[in-house]
Amino acid sequence: MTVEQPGRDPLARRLPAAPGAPFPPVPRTATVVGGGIAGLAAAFGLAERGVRVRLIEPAAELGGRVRSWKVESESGAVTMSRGFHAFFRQYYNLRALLSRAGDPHELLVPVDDYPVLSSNGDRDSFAAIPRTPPWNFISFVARSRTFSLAGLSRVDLDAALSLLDVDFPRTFRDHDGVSAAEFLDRLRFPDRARHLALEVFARSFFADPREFSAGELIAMFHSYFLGSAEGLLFDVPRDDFDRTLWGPLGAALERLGVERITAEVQRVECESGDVDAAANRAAAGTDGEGSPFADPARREWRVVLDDGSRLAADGVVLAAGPAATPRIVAASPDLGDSVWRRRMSDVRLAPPFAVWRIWTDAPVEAARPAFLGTAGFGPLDNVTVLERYEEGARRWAEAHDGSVLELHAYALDGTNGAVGADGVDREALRSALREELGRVYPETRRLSIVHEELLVERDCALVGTEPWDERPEVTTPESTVKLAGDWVRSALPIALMERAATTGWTAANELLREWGVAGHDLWSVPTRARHDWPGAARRIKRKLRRGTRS
Ligand SMILES: Cc1cc2nc3c(=O)[nH]c(=O)nc-3n(C[C@H](O)[C@H](O)[C@H](O)COP(=O)(O)OP(=O)(O)OC[C@H]3O[C@@H](n4cnc5c(N)ncnc54)[C@H](O)[C@@H]3O)c2cc1C
Repeated sequence: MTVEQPGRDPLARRLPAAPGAPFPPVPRTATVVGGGIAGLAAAFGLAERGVRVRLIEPAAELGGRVRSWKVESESGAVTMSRGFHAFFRQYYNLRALLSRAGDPHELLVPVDDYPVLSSNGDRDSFAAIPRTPPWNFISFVARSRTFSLAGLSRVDLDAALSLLDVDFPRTFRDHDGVSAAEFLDRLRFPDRARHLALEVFARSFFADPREFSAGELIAMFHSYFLGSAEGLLFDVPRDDFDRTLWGPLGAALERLGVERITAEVQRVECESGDVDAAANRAAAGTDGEGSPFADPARREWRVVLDDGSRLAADGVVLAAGPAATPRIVAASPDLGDSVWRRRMSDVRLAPPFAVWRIWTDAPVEAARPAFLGTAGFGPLDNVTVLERYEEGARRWAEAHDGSVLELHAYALDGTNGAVGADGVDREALRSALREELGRVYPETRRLSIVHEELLVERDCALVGTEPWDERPEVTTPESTVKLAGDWVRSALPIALMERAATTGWTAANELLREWGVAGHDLWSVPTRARHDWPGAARRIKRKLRRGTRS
């Protein structure tokens, strides 16, 4: 990674790589388990430093929860994906990964606005808001109908201060045991503002605010609003995820000599010496005696695949997501100690979510934005009009004079009528989403669906209120086994795709450090408040007290 500033924020923080040799002094091999963002970052981080890498992923496409794939429709092949994703400009380490596929400015296109609509008619917009704090927040509050002066005067200053006066990771620890909902109650934000601006944030983490960590909510508020000058707008891939991002990244990995194996990892075993060299050479496609996979004297890990084959490696990165990684650890008694194994078994999943993509026989109105966040519309959390930015969808929409729409519903937990005792009722969910879409975009009531793809999954982590220090982190009790993923703790105010990328690079860096090899620089939004908020709050409080006395 470069040492040049990665975005426009001069206060973005560089986290310099540990120094070391440019390449391993003795050949090293690593197995990366999982081909999502975290696994890809780890694979690049290791392979670019001369480590022999195997990447194991069961799906045909890379990208994990940001994967896309072809499906057959009545009108030919179309693309389905795991759902719309916003690539924010402060996702520095994710963008460093994407740069391995090409210039991120060419791979991604900006989305000009990201309106949020509430069922009571409130509508907020992030276009035309300055990007530099605190003007971004002041301008948002001044423009937003959800923040009235009367409402603002009721805000609890002490709680508001903890939203502003941050210092990560201390701020995460300070909010151990507090949920986002409790924090919002303390804050006494005007109801409408609370609903629109902050609950929408919590739901984007697939969680009910009552279950979701206050520290994470504060980190996001800092990272998008008050802590970063990159702004609140985001970019999206120019075409489907596979064609734009993961296909080219897969090709770049291949050029680096990374071996991709389509398989599911069952468990990891630890053994010294006695390597099944023949199996490893066969899997690696190398027969030569010089293969780094064939050194029988080295203490090694063996990664066991679903077909029973066992692949040896000096280091392992477990990046199989929050559902599969704890399962792999549970099946691998050689790994870790009892405290760590208990923490791994405590990893929780958020409730199921749905992505419903529909192809319609007529277009939505031309003024409909690419992406609309919604609040108070039953299970519906957002609506995307894909032909606004995705090449393939644009071609389909033009050819069929229709639209390609995507509807998301998060935290399907029984409160929205779409979940029965035995899980998500897909028919009820479809009809609720269709109904709500009609309320949001009335013209869709007249449209017919010519093709649809509904995906209901439960594979996102729930970052709950448990102590921050007890969440699994990149390092494990095993010096050469690392974790990576969006569910893995980071001291930085980051989440989701950026946490996946950052922990992936970090896992690579940690293995490289073990082997005396230089790591990769990382970047973060500032980890502390940009302004003297405590001083400002003290001054405001003094004024308010004087005002009450007079
Ligand atoms: C609907 C939706 C919308 C989202 N929107 C956004 C957004 O707008 N912005 C944002 O930043 N984030 C968003 N996210 C979150 C984002 O998708 C994740 O943070 C990110 O993709 C996590 O990457 P990961 O590599 O940690 O995990 P994953 O992507 O889950 O990768 C894990 C990989 O491991 C593989 N695997 C599983 N089991 C095994 C096994 N036994 N052996 C080998 N491999 C295995 C899986 O197939 C998968 O490819 C969204 C998520 C969803 C579901």
